[in-house]
Amino acid sequence: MPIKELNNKSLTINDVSIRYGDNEVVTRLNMQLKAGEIGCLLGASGCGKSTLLRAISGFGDLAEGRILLGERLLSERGYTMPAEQRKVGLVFQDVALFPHLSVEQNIAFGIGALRRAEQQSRVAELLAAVGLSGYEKRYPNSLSGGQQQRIALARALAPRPDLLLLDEPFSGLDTMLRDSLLTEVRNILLEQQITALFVTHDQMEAFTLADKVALMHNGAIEQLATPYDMYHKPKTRYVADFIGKGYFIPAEVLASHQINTELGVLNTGFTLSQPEGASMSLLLRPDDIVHDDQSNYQAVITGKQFRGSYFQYDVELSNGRSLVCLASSHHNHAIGQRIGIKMELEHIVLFEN
Ligand SMILES: Nc1ncnc2c1ncn2[C@@H]1O[C@H](COP(=O)(O)OP(=O)(O)OP(=O)(O)O)[C@@H](O)[C@H]1O
Repeated sequence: MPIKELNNKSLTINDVSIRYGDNEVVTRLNMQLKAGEIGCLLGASGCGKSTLLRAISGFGDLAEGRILLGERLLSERGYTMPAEQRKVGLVFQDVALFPHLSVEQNIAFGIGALRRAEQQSRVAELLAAVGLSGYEKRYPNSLSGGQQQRIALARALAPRPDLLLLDEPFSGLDTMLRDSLLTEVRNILLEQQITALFVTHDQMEAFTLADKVALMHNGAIEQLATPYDMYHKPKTRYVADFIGKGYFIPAEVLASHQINTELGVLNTGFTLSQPEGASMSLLLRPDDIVHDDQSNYQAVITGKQFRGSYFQYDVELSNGRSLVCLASSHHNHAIGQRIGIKMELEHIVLFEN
């Protein structure tokens, strides 16, 4: 059977709470992944990501709620389907390929019930999918870290799981390798059309891999969104602070669609529910402030970083506020120089004070 016929199922996490003794570390958490979707649990250390992933894989009981894979009930209070019956594949941070088994034997490990010829053809298909055809007879210690991870992925995919879970799978790899592997793994998962859920505390990893990111905070999901929306449309201050670089400046409501800031008046493009005169905070990302010689707003350069195609300038307004501003690398200014700056916002994100 071709690999394309792998099963994939939706994952439903419904009002799930998980406790260690009296300590509740996941609280009434809801999340859904559609069949074939790649999700990511992102969050600070200790927020409950691994605990939730373990519960989905069958290593941990629920205090409340339910976990379903398609229509199949995996867990609810008082019932935890054994891990080996779940049809859930696992890839962990510490690869843990069997060192005494060849690549072929490692990948075939979970499909021992199939006939030999079927096993061989599955191994060959999966090796092709992860770009390592011809590596059948190699042993793990003769492979690079990235190659080992790809074999671990092939091994997890071999039994055609309904869901693949990956716990910080790339954190042991160096940055260059990780970046190229991330895109590769995403493409493999999309090609296999498998539903997958990652755990990471690395935002770039989450953004590169996932269709949907769940930012966890204190055992609950603070926001579940596409990477783009998570960055540009954070729903809470916590999300705005956690994701990407950003800072807040004061904003005063002038009218239902208008705010006043230290860098001029902005039309919001949406209706504000706050009354005229209300004080709010406006989220600015580094790319929201740009260099413009014609601008009435002047700032002094206090620091600069060359980034190849652009400069990132640290600037200070006359009221002492520090901002970050981007300029094309043709605009090479010295520290201490005054430059014109202006806001160029695609998305206006405001929070009440
Ligand atoms: N076996 C356990 N017994 C008791 N408490 C635990 C156990 N495992 C985790 N915890 C606690 O549960 C909370 C959530 O831990 P968890 O490992 O799920 O967080 P995480 O978000 O995966 O963190 P990290 O990114 O550091 O791995 C933490 O406060 C942790 O101390």
